[in-house]
Formats: sequence, C-alpha cells, structure tokens
Amino acid sequence: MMQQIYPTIPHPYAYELNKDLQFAAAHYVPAEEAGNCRKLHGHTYFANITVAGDTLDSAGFLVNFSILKRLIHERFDHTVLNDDRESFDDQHPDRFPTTEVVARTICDIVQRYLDGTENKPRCLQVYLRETPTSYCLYRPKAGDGR
Ligand SMILES: Nc1nc2c(c(=O)[nH]1)N=C([C@H](O)[C@H](O)COP(=O)(O)OP(=O)(O)OP(=O)(O)O)CN2
Ligand SMILES: [Zn+2]
Repeated sequence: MMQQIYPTIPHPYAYELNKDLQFAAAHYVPAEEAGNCRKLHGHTYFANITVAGDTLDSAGFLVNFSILKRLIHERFDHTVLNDDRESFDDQHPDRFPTTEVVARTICDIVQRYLDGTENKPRCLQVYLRETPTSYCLYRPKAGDGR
C-alpha cells in the first residue's frame, strides 16, 4: 500500500529515509507446500525501503530516492522473477522467489549499491507486500555482509 505508515525499526542513525515503489511481476513457488502458487501467476508488489546513516553525500542526500526506484523497478518490473537466475532458482528454498526471499534480495541489491557510495548508509528494512493480505518485513542482522 503506498503512503501507509510502516513498522519502524529502532536505530542509532541521525537520518532515515523511506522509499515506496511498486512493480508488477510474475512468479511461481516450486514447492509442494505452495499449492496453487506452484503455478505461474502475477502480483503487483509494493515495497518500502528504509535506509539510514549519519552522513549525507555531496548532494545533501542520504541516497537519491530515484536511484532506489531504478535499482528495483528496472530490475523486476514486468519480469518473471524465476527467470532472474542471478537472484532466484528452482533448486534451493533460500532462492525460491517467495515474499521472504524477494524482500531479502531487494535489501541485498540496495546494500550493494550503498556500499559503493561515499557516505555508505545502511539498508535497515524492506517491507514487501505481495497481496492485499500478505506481506513480509526483512531486516538484515547487524554485521550481515550478504
Ligand atoms: N510464507 C509464505 N507463504 C506463502 C507465500 C510466500 O511467499 N511466503 N506465497 C504464497 C503465494 O505465492 C501467494 O501469492 C500468496 O498467498 P496468499 O496470501 O495465501 O494469497 P491469497 O490471496 O490466496 O490469500 P487470502 O487469505 O485469500 O487473501 C503462498 N504462501
Ligand atoms: Zn505469488
């Protein structure tokens, strides 16, 4: 849901920003337990990405909002998630494109970008809504260098 209030995470940083974005994508979950979700179907995913840090960059940004959108929307919008072999596969449950794994993947993509910036903020949380009734929160553990 765009413009909703998301669960907050306590942290010691001076700045925190949040970016909402959405993308349309198809997926299937290749597990017996997934029932109907084993069949290819689509969602409009809503994501909220939380980034925090103590230092701003030369533009006065923690990170440019538009870059966060570009990193995720251009990568996943109008794709079949299962076809993205860099992030997902059909062999390892930790790489099936479930809400949990997609949320973690978004966090990893954002953090890889942030690691290359001058001020190096942290991605603290990804909220990912898959359906009107289902969402996941992913928060990397401190020191998790995925
Ligand atoms: N822990 C998880 N459980 C399920 C996932 C998932 O990613 N993580 N995914 C699915 C399906 O892919 C499906 O897209 C979502 O399932 P669900 O919330 O059950 O969708 P419904 O619209 O059928 O739910 P209602 O309760 O009828 O609104 C399944 N489980
Ligand atoms: Zn699904």
